[in-house]
Amino acid sequence: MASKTFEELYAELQQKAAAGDPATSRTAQLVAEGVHAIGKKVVEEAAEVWMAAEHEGEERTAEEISQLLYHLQVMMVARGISLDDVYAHL
Ligand SMILES: N=c1c2ncn([C@@H]3O[C@H](COP(=O)(O)OP(=O)(O)OP(=O)(O)O)[C@@H](O)[C@H]3O)c2ncn1[C@@H]1O[C@H](COP(=O)(O)O)[C@@H](O)[C@H]1O
Repeated sequence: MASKTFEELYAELQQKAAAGDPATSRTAQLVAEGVHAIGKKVVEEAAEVWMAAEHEGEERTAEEISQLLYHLQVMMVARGISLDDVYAHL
């Protein structure tokens, strides 16, 4: 069902951040732009999750949540924060 797990996405994003081409990789582009630009996307996607949850269906809400999780992972990679660093707080 899932096309990839949270862990698999993180591994892919680490690769893209280290060796991806900003011309073809959204992740490489965002990491090159830096934490400020990534932070704006995190906030934008969080707002879209909120709006979808209040006004749209489950599928749209799930899609927005996936985009928020993607941008949170990009922030983690940009700041050198591992999955274990985050899991330690769960
Ligand atoms: N899961 C995602 C993913 N989710 C969201 N996004 C990006 O986030 C955007 C959604 O944000 P918006 O709705 O704001 O779209 P937008 O208006 O075009 O965004 P802006 O350019 O205006 O900031 C999408 O257009 C994608 O660029 C993602 N980009 C990549 N991935 C996955 O990350 C992996 C690496 O991707 P690349 O780095 O692009 O190779 C692949 O497995 C991809 O499937």
